Amino acid sequence: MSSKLEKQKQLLNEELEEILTPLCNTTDLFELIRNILMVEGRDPTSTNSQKPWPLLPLVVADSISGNCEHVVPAAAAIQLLMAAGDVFDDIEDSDVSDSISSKYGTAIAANTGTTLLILAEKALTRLNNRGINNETTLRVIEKINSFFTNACIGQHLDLSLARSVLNEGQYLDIVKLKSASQIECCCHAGAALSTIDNMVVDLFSVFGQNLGIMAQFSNDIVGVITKKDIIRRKPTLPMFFGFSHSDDKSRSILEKAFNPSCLNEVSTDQVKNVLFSSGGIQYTSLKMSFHRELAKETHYALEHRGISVRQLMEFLN
Ligand SMILES: CC(C)=CCC/C(C)=C/CC/C(C)=C/COP(=O)(O)OP(=O)(O)O
Repeated sequence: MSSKLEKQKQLLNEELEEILTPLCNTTDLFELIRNILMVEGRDPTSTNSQKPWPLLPLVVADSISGNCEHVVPAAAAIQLLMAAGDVFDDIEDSDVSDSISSKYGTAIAANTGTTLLILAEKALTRLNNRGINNETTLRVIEKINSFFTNACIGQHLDLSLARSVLNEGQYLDIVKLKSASQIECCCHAGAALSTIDNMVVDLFSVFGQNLGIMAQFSNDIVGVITKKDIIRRKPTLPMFFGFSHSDDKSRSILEKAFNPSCLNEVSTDQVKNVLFSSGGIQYTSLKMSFHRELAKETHYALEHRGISVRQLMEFLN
């Protein structure tokens, strides 16, 4: 991790520590929430393949204005909202054995998720301490809430349509709403708090959306390789491609794999083989590259406007 990213990480962690202060002498809720904030993709210190998404608002702000301290409360709020989304997702999907709901039950998990939401709202009011005027603060709060409303709509579609026969286009719409909107939110907030140039804000939003789609497709590939999504019967892009590009025998394997009434009729290895041999994995990887190129295009446009995007490139690898 570069020294700049280290400093940004430290700023964000200090902000979160302050936001969590009201909980520290009360109950074990403090430790619970601290641990949630440290999981993959939420922990800005993470060095594994998951990107440190909560640092994105700081990186974006720094690339625009050479400073990032003014966006730290927004980054903290988004990190808390994303963590809340994960806690609720684990309750709703009930498919993760080490989730808060599996370990402590639905009641504790629901209260933990609610606490994260309230702390996120509190974090946003701290923007005023960083010299952000009321008008900008309100505008950014409204945008952040809109992105997360989209995440809720995407989650609803995902939950209600999971067992229907979707096509690739519908799946992409859900991905944009449920997952990409959150990464887009990180980029949008970082930019909207750092410039009044709407074109720059829009370019960063487009960058964030493509980054978010890439992240979901990468997750889809990992879900097949590790067989996690096959075991959970979770329809993802490799599966949609496999369905429409397989012979009858392979398609029948996929149909059985995603049909709960055909439990154990096909093995996870059979399904994984079909998803590879149909080209589903290569296709998903190509789609990732396509969205990486779209993200890069916004970079060129931003550089053209004198904004250095060097640090952001790390998020594309
Ligand atoms: C409170 C709040 C901010 C709510 C937003 C709505 C919500 C619960 C969104 C879910 C977010 C998300 C990307 C979950 C993981 O998806 P997945 O189940 O496809 O991935 P997984 O493999 O990580 O479970």
